[in-house]
Amino acid sequence: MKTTIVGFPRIGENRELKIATEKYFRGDLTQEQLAAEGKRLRRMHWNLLKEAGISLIPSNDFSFYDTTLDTAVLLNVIPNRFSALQLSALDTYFALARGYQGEAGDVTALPMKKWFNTNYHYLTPEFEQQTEVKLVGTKVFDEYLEAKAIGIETRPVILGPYTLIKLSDFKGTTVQEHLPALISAYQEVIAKLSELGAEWLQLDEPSLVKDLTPDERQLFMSIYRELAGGTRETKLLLQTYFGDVRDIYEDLSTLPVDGIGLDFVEGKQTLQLFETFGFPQDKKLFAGVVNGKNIWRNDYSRTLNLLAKLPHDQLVLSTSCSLLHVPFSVAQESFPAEVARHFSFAKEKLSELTELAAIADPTDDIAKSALLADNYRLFDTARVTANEQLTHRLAELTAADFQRLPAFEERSRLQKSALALPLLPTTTIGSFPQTREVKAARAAFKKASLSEAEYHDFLREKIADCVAFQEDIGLDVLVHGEFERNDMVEYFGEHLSGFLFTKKAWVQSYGTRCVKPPIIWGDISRERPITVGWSAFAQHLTEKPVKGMLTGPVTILNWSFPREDISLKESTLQIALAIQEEVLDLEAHGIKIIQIDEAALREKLPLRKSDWYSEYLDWAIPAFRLVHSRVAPETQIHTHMCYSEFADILTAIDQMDADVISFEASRSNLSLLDALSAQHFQTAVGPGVYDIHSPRVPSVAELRATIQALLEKIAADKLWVNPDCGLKTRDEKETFASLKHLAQAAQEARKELVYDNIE
Ligand SMILES: Nc1nc2c(c(=O)[nH]1)N[C@@H](CNc1ccc(C(=O)N[C@@H](CCC(=O)N[C@@H](CCC(=O)N[C@@H](CCC(=O)O)C(=O)O)C(=O)O)C(=O)O)cc1)CN2
Ligand code: MET
Ligand SMILES: [Zn+2]
Repeated sequence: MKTTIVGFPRIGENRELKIATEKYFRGDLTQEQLAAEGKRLRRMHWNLLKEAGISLIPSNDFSFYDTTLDTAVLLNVIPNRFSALQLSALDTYFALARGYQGEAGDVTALPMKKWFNTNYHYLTPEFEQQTEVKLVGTKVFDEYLEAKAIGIETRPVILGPYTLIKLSDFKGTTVQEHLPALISAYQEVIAKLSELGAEWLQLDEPSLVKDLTPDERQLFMSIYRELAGGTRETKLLLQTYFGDVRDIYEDLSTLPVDGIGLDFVEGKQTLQLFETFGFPQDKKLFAGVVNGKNIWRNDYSRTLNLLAKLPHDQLVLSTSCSLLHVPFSVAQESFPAEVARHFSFAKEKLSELTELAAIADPTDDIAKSALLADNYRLFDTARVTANEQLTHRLAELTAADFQRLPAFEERSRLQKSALALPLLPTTTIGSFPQTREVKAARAAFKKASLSEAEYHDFLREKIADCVAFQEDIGLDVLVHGEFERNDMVEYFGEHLSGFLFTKKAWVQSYGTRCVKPPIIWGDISRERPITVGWSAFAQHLTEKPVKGMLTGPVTILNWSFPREDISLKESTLQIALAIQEEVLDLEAHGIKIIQIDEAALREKLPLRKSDWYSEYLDWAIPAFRLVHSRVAPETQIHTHMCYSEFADILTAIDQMDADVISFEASRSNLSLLDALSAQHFQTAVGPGVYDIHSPRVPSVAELRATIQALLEKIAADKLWVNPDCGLKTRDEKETFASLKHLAQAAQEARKELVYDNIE
């Protein structure tokens, strides 16, 4: 039986690609050096797959930033304002990804959005009227040939046309206008690959797992009938993932493609669809049976049961999605053997595939029994014992534990007089730049070359500087800067019991940015205060309110590797109780404003609307409410969300019952704001006035204009002024400049509002 994977992580075993790319950004590496590093990594990864015995190896899953952007650039979907910069191809690419500010001009980056239900982010391609879609790039061909040159036949991967369309913005133009050229461009890719001798091309179409309207189905089918029809040497694999394709399954079997990739892990109905409608005999079934998202070992007996139902001769064993979403290898960690044996990262998943293929092969009995026995042992007894006391506490919760009193309006009045903030209060989202100095100090502390006392002194100094700077430029609600945190989720994981954390288990989140998600191993509890000392220290330095800064339970869950032996709901409520203790502790220590970040609230929102409430929001929103239900009316609760794709769940967001919410609005258009006013959204809002994911510094005039635009949509007494996310990824220089501009712009806007009122 053949084996393959949907894609492999590209960042490198030790984040080599991140390191090289960031060096290039700083001017410490040439284009040639960066290209060479990319080539070295690709080669290493292909060889790794080959040595692991994977029979069909993908290529072009490598990227210097994002594969959606790669496909857009391949097909010349590059807005004019970027081509007009006249930069090199590579720098145009990075300008699209990160914005550009320099001698050649000043352009903001393409909007960045969450990649389906993951913590990966893609760049939103933009079609304009004058976009001339055509095959202009060579990356997909170059990488195919590069692998071939070292004796490895690969299956190039690109994003398919339907998902490309679905994820793109069409500015002043329509899909229809570009469709014929788009289809020809894809055909040209296929023709070129046929010419080069490629056996397969993988077209990723994850958008097929969402709810499809009849029009969308028709669009998809018409594209693929045209694209895949006709003669070609290269076979087409239509690859889906992140769910099942229930709205289009039957139609897919009629398509002239050669293989279909289905997700049997997250696709709740995949098996049922297969059993009800069968599978076309003329196609290969790329069965996603090894979880590409979680890090637990595959349960072979379950997988084998599944495989027994599938057509043996047509099967290619695969992962449920790209391995981009899991870390490189368990071998880099130092867990005790009895813990490590439960985990499977990208590299180990390759062995799972080849082992499963061996076991499923009816001719190989010896291999079968040994491998199976080993695997069974992982699942035959409970991995951890439950915390009885916690189970009891959760069982005792009543409706009152999920309801903050008094209601919003009354709290809002009390808070106004208690906090006495000006109109358009200014604040930041929490973190300040994690400079090399900060990271180096923490690395030294972890290596024990810096003592705890020295590290803490260093952090207190950073906090003091940070508070002084904010006072200096006149911000209204201050933060301590989060210097003590490696990451907003990993940090809490490290300080709560029940979590395991890793040393090198990096996963790409966007571009060069990576995270090390903690692993939820057992029941969660808080043994001692986590953030209280840092927040209280910052507060004693200033008369202005300092926001306490916590990560909410849903986000902690979503950005960790969750357990599979209890429900997500159960784990989240455990975390919620722990964070509630921290909230009350902050309040007891004089913190008047507490921000509970739910940056990832939307992450595990089911991709199909019909499941939104029943499977997710019905427990996720209460989990957040549980965290803050017991604070005093005067304590102001803030929350924050990234990537403001929440116009469609506004009611649920309002039901979180926070007092203020900040969110990203600058990279995406302002349509969310229309929805806010239309919905009588009660929570006060701080739509980000500039994009922190880009190094560019917004001018005062630009910020004034943005605030003005916000005031058209939002009542002045409900509007906060802040950046769109934390500042940890930025350098100090650009951050200080941007924040100065922000404070000044808000002060000017405020004055104008007061004058307007007097007139
Ligand atoms: N979990 C999570 N998901 C998220 C976000 C987030 O903040 N957290 N934000 C949104 C956007 N995604 C993001 C993801 C990562 C980062 C980010 O800043 N990542 C950092 C790493 C942060 C970190 O874990 N830092 C550690 C380790 C730092 C490090 O690399 N240390 C060096 C040593 C450094 C030295 O000696 O100088 C090493 O370990 O080799 C620390 O500070 O302790 C990076 O990739 O550079 C930002 C946003 C959505 N998803
Ligand atoms: C990814 S959301 C970030 C929120 C966090 N408080 C920060 O400022 O970094
Ligand atoms: Zn954010």
